[in-house]
Amino acid sequence: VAIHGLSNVNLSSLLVSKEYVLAMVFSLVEYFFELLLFPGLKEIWWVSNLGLVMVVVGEIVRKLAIVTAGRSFTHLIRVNHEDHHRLVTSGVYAFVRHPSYCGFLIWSVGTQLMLCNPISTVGFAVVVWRFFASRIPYEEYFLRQFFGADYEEYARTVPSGVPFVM
Ligand SMILES: C[S@@+](CC[C@H](N)C(=O)[O-])C[C@H]1O[C@@H](n2cnc3c(N)ncnc32)[C@H](O)[C@@H]1O
Repeated sequence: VAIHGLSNVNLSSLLVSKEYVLAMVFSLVEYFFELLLFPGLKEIWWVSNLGLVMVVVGEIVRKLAIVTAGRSFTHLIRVNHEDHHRLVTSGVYAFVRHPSYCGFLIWSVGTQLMLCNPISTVGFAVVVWRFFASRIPYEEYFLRQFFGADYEEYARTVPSGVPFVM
């Protein structure tokens, strides 16, 4: 996003919150705790490899979304329409309406599978899903205001990309 230059990228774009740091710390504590008490759990290679595949796939999907949307992609949800903001429906956006969220969900659960962290795998899936399940209706409220019938039609024919979120 910083490369295409004209977007507003600042520290808040990183979206690093207290909750985010807490999740990372919890994940590390779980990893070392289980490594000490149940070392065999950390050697289930196929779970770890599945996690690695998810990390790579999730990262690719998210980056494709960012590159495809170009200047229409902002880290903070736009609440005012700007002239250069175009509705993007091509590339990965032709398959799902929220490819960067879909990619992030896959990536985040993948990181915990890679570490063979059972508690954090479920925890990350639930927390990240809940975050996007509440963010998507808010984001789409503004997209409907900006693009009207075009967005209605797009939303009617293309799934959100986040499970159980219409
Ligand atoms: C963090 S980006 C996420 C984009 C999208 N939700 C995704 O997961 O790929 C949020 C910004 O993208 C814009 N946006 C989301 N979907 C869009 C689309 N199909 N076309 C243009 N802008 C979009 C929103 O207005 C918002 O400011």
